[in-house]
Amino acid sequence: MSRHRASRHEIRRNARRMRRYGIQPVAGIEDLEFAPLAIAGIARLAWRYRSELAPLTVVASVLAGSLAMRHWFPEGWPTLIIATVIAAGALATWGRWVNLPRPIERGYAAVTTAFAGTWLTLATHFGPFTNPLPAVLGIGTIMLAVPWWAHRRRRARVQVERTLAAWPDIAQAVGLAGSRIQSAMVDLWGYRFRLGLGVGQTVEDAINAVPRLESALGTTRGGIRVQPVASKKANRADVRVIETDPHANAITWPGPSITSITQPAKLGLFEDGAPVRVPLLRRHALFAGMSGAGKSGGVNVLLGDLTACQDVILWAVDLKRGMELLPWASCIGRIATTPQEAETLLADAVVILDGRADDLTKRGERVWEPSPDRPALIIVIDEYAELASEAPRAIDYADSIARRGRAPAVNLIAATQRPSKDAMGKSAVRSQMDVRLCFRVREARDGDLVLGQGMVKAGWHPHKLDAPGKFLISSPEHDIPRRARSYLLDDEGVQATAEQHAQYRPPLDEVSAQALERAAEMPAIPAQPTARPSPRHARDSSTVRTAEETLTATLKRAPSDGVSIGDLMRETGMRRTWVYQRLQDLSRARQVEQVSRGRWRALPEVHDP
Ligand SMILES: Nc1ncnc2c1ncn2[C@@H]1O[C@H](COP(=O)(O)OP(=O)(O)OP(=O)(O)O)[C@@H](O)[C@H]1O
Repeated sequence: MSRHRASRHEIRRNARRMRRYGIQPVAGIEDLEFAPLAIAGIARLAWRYRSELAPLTVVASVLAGSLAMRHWFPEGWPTLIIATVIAAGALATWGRWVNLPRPIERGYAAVTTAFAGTWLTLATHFGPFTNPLPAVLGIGTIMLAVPWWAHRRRRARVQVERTLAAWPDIAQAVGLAGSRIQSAMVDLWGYRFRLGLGVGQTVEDAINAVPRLESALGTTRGGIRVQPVASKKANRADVRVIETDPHANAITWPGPSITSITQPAKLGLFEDGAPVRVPLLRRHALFAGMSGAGKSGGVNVLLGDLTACQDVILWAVDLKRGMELLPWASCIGRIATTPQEAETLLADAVVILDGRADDLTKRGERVWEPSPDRPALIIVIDEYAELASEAPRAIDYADSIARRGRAPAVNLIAATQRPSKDAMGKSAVRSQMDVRLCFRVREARDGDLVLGQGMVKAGWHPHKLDAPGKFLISSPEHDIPRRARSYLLDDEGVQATAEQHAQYRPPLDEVSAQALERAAEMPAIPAQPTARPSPRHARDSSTVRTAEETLTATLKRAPSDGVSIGDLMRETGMRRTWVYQRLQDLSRARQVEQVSRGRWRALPEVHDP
């Protein structure tokens, strides 16, 4: 075609066409002819929609391949079919290595490869236009293209690529000019990206831009969340685009997420699809919520993770006659289902706690580092309120564990419907809970009972949670109210997981076992019902006052190397835990001091309590 200078009319027409194809006019454009421009426009569109066009690209490649094979290597079909089988098998088996994490995606890749490879083989042997091969290719392409076009993760990936490409314009339009996308990731619920903010922009600016961003990115209202980044850098923000509500349906438990208590357990998903991870090492946890809110479900998920840890021993108290926790029996070292058993179990846990504390002092260490040889001891108490009403003495031990159990890694996981003072027995247990999961509660004020005074006012509204398994979590790393939903681990899942994890359970460590043995050998102090009342029942009685006075007097009389815990127990007629608690209280009040391991005396300024 001979070149000629474009007329004014042609230039205007070309400019109109260019606009239709979304091409920006550039300097000197008048000198270009329309044909190359149209080709450039089509190429640009083809590139932009390359993901959607991928099935057609594959068909064209297979067709071209079959023509080439038929022409040059018509006898090559056995090699083709062998390669097809190997490729399809490899994708089905090891597809996760090429970013196909879900079985359904691996299955799709394998079926598509098998179809294309088989068609190529037949076309090489018989010729691509031999009937019925063209029809088979056409029908197969449509059937395999539909899932491709519908696939959510593919669409999200394309969306991310387009967002990345168009970000400078989007940023300008939403008032975040100068910001850059630093990294992006597609997941099951949508995609997220990290935004490097422009000079002088703040995370609050990004949060205020959310409605404009939702419009610019074409999401639903409420489909975008902006959060500060974990490293607290002021010029970064994490943007989450939610395409599928993770909370719309129950979320099946994906299997254990940890192998050691030193790793954070994964309990469910936040509304934005981010996992709820919470470290439990040397922490006590409370699961609270009204009946049917999903506490036991939450505890099951936690047990699914904890039973996968070889550095955790689990004990359990379930006064609902073991209804909730017995399915885990094969993974639980000891389980108490009556008030009496609960009392003994918790008393033994205190003995272990003391034994470990002594061992740490001996070793000059501050905390118990869990390992399969020295596992953490975690005591799960379902329906803590029942314990308070049926085994009040057990509450004293639980109280002691709550206060002193962190360093020696003896911890409590308590579940209760309403952690009022009455239901929780002594308030120390409630106040000592480091991690609190609040499922739905009946009234707003119950939210304060579970999460702490003033939390409802601060925006924590567990009474508004609208489905079982939804919860708010408060812990050192989760200090803003974000709705989460726990995974669902059904009865069959519990049974299968318990069977699978039973083989990994560690034995009780030597230090703890010896502490229990020593305690069993200790001569029982003769029963003195009036002198050894349950501290709970007779806290204000004259008996306890007498015991407290005796304790203080004995400590005052103590020689310079102090008196032993055994002496104090004998003198006061009270239990080890009571004596320990009083000593802790007096020590905090700077009235007594520990002279050496297990020996105490009064400080000079001591006065009667
Ligand atoms: N994460 C979840 N996702 C979906 N459904 C759930 C979830 N957790 C619990 N459920 C549903 O809610 C029902 C009640 O849950 P669960 O027994 O855990 O409640 P609860 O708070 O322990 O009640 P209760 O105090 O009466 O024992 C379950 O049978 C289950 O069907």
